[in-house]
Amino acid sequence: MDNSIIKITDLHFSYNGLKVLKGVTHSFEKNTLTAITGPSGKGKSTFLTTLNRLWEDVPGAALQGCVELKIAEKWRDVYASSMDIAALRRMVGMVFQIPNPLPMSIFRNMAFPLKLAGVKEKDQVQAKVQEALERAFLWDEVKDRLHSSALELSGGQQQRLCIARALILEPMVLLFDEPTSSLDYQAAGMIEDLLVSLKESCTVLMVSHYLDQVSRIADSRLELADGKLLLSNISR
Ligand SMILES: Nc1ncnc2c1ncn2[C@@H]1O[C@H](COP(=O)(O)OP(=O)(O)OP(=O)(O)O)[C@@H](O)[C@H]1O
Repeated sequence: MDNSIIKITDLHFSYNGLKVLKGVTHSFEKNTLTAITGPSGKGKSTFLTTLNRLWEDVPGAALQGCVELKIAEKWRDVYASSMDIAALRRMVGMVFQIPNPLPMSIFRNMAFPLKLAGVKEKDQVQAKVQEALERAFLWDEVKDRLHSSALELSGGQQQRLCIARALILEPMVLLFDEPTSSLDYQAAGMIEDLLVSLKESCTVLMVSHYLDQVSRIADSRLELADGKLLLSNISR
């Protein structure tokens, strides 16, 4: 049975003629955690942004090839003109290297994406905020200070808040760009446990520079080299 959720075929990408991706073909399976590794500046972050069209405002950037997402058991072309980009980004969320909470309360950080998605009913918002914070292992630490500024949280807590904020939209796929590189060992360990737990409901792609981290938590590793993704060993 085909368990794929993302299908990429002959994907090419360039910035002002600088070729970064040169014919990537790969499928990602549902409920797995795939690590993307490789030398700096070779296109790992760029690759993630091709999956939810986050690169599209970059002047001089160009993409060729096909990216498909299985939505309600049907393959949909991510770059079709009929694709609703806001809906796409709810289905394929992204968490960045440096935590980027908005300068507002913890609660409002969480409620904001729901508001944009049209969820307004107060009890529903409260319930979803709590559920997402619990799933991100953050609820117990913030339940008594939901109306304090998110900027007062530690770096690790801010990153878990950003993950909770992505989770609240119930994404099918979550993209992580070096999610632990700005964190200390202990905070990074919590994020690693969290990423593994996310596989229950999502498909997870993570760029990482840490091969020990990859061996701890990833199901498979793809090395980005020469503009292509190559299946690589994980040493356990
Ligand atoms: N917005 C941009 N405009 C022009 N060139 C860019 C842009 N973003 C990235 N690049 C170039 O594209 C190439 C790939 O960058 P990218 O950030 O995807 O690599 P990376 O493998 O994720 O790097 P790192 O591991 O250092 O984060 C680099 O040469 C980079 O300079």
